Amino acid sequence: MVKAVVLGAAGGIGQPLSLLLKCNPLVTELGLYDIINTPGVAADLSHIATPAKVEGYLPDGGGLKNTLTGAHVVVIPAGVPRKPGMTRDDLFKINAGIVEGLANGIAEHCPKAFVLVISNPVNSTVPIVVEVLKKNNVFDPKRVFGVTTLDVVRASTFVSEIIGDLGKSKDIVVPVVGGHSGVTIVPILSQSSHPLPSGISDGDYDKLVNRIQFGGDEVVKAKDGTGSATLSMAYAGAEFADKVIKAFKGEKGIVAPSYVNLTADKAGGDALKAELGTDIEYFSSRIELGPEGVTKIHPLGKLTPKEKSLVEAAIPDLTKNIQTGIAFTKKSAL
Ligand SMILES: NC(=O)C1=CN([C@@H]2O[C@H](COP(=O)(O)OP(=O)(O)OC[C@H]3O[C@@H](n4cnc5c(N)ncnc54)[C@H](O)[C@@H]3O)[C@@H](O)[C@H]2O)C=CC1
Ligand SMILES: O=C([O-])CC(=O)C(=O)O
Repeated sequence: MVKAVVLGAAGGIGQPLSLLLKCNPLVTELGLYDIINTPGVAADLSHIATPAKVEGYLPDGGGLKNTLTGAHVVVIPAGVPRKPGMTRDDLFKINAGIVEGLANGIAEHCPKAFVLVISNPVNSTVPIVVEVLKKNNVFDPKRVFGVTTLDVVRASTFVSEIIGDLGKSKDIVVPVVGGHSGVTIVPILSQSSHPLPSGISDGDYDKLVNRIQFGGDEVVKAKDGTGSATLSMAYAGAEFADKVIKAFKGEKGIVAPSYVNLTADKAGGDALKAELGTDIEYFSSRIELGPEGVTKIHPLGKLTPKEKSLVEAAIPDLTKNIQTGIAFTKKSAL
């Protein structure tokens, strides 16, 4: 039995993500929560002939409690998306409070659930969730994940375009580490399962890195004020949730990048910090998943000089973003 929950389920990401989770044969119960429209979304999805029993709740009448009770996996795409000209950090003002409120609900109603944070800015919203769980004495670092899978999905797609074979995109695995915004997104292309063409010029390599780092902007610009990536994000979120669920059900050898608190695996986290040369608290690296969540944080491994400088460039922004998230929860405690 697996109960999956989507918080923000009526939104641009929430609806297709809920559809994909409804289609996941491992999900037996699907709880949908939003401040609007969830009864309709749930009624619609409930007609699909797959195992999951779907329920939709609004805030009234203990809706958050009803949604979260018994949850094994909670995915959070609640919050506002970007418009052209905004950075992800510009979303913090609104989304920090939304995520904090939902994390309080998780602490109260399903403290053992795996929490998958999509709401931006992920670099700061994950520390908010963690601080709230800590305050409630229910924090388990193995169970909180920032979803950076869209960066990995984009890297696979863009590399397949350069290789000239879109058919390979699903098999191409590129570790993308760091965080989830701009220069904090660091693709380790030298470790791609499918190497780049050997003659790729420095200029084309830099363009590829930049496209992976700023792929979100491409969609924000094309959507022209109506939002940011929703469909590709739903695909990526469902893919990562599926990995967490499969590991929970006992499947072995599942490894994927995710932005986690580095105490999730003390030895692995310390080794990663030594590689990074900083005492940073969160970083996305490849993590191994098991029935209890994170079982191992992998090291970055061998990097090219260019990749080393990308990692170095990520650290100041990431450190600032983490502090912003932590400071918010301290302020709201006053
Ligand atoms: N991690 C990632 O890679 C990505 C993250 N995002 C982020 O995901 C978030 C959602 O994006 P969209 O779905 O496009 O936005 P949207 O505006 O279409 O949907 C957000 C939903 O959240 C709901 N919501 C607002 N406050 C809530 C609350 N307190 N409780 C429950 N639900 C609440 C809204 O009613 C709305 O239905 C944004 O912050 C966006 O930046 C978007 C793409 C990729
Ligand atoms: O760009 C945005 O604001 C949404 C996002 O995180 C992405 O598409 O990677």
